[in-house]
Amino acid sequence: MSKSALRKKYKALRNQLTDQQLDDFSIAIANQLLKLPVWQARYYHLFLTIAEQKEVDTEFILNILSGKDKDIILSKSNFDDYSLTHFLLTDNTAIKKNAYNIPEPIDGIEVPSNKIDVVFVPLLAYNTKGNRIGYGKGFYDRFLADCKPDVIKIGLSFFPPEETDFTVSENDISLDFCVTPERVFEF
Ligand SMILES: Nc1nc2c(c(=O)[nH]1)N(C=O)[C@@H](CNc1ccc(C(=O)N[C@@H](CCC(=O)O)C(=O)O)cc1)CN2
Ligand SMILES: Nc1ncnc2c1ncn2[C@@H]1O[C@H](COP(=O)(O)OP(=O)(O)OP(=O)(O)O)[C@@H](O)[C@H]1O
Repeated sequence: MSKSALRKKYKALRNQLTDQQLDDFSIAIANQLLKLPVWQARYYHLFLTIAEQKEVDTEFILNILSGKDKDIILSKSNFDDYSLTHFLLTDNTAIKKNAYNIPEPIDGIEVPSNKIDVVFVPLLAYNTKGNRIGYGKGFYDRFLADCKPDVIKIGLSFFPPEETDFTVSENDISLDFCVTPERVFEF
């Protein structure tokens, strides 16, 4: 199936979820995450949820990370060059929704990509090899290419992997894990 057909398919699947399901499944994903062998690190990069797109609600993960006293990194998107600038989340971090409804830090203490140990990756679809499809601007492909080679990439999805083939571009950086409400996939 083409990437654009898969984007449509998974947007439609997400759109069918009720608020209750979004909540329950997001909590289940956060609980599954606790089973992963990734809790010794210091710097964890998280995306904040675009509620309007019915993305996984990462608030539960945020609570786990702060409960474990981890350093949490958030990004601000630059739509001129599809790059991300990373900031440490502190008590003083002001969060504002951008034009795409993404809650983002306005500014703060900048953190370089090569410091980050674990990245939670947003996605629309992924396959059984850990290749992913996002909204199609390549933000995460560029960001992950800039991270250290052993950075741990964890996709979050309400759905199991897509079984039909899709073309994987040469820039695609595959996931190490994908976590769904039901289980953890390791690639
Ligand atoms: N929560 C979250 N933050 C993230 C991402 C993400 O997927 N989720 N991104 C991952 O790369 C980057 C932002 N990527 C984006 C790329 C395109 C559009 C966009 O074109 N939005 C259109 C239409 C959306 C649609 O396809 O339905 C719009 O809002 O009008 C938005 C965000 C960085 N931050
Ligand atoms: N490392 C990179 N350097 C330069 N351009 C890149 C890089 N990675 C991806 N791109 C470009 O970004 C565009 C979108 O890539 P792709 O279709 O793989 O996005 P996606 O994985 O669906 O989206 P996203 O990463 O935003 O969630 C493509 O035109 C691709 O050439």
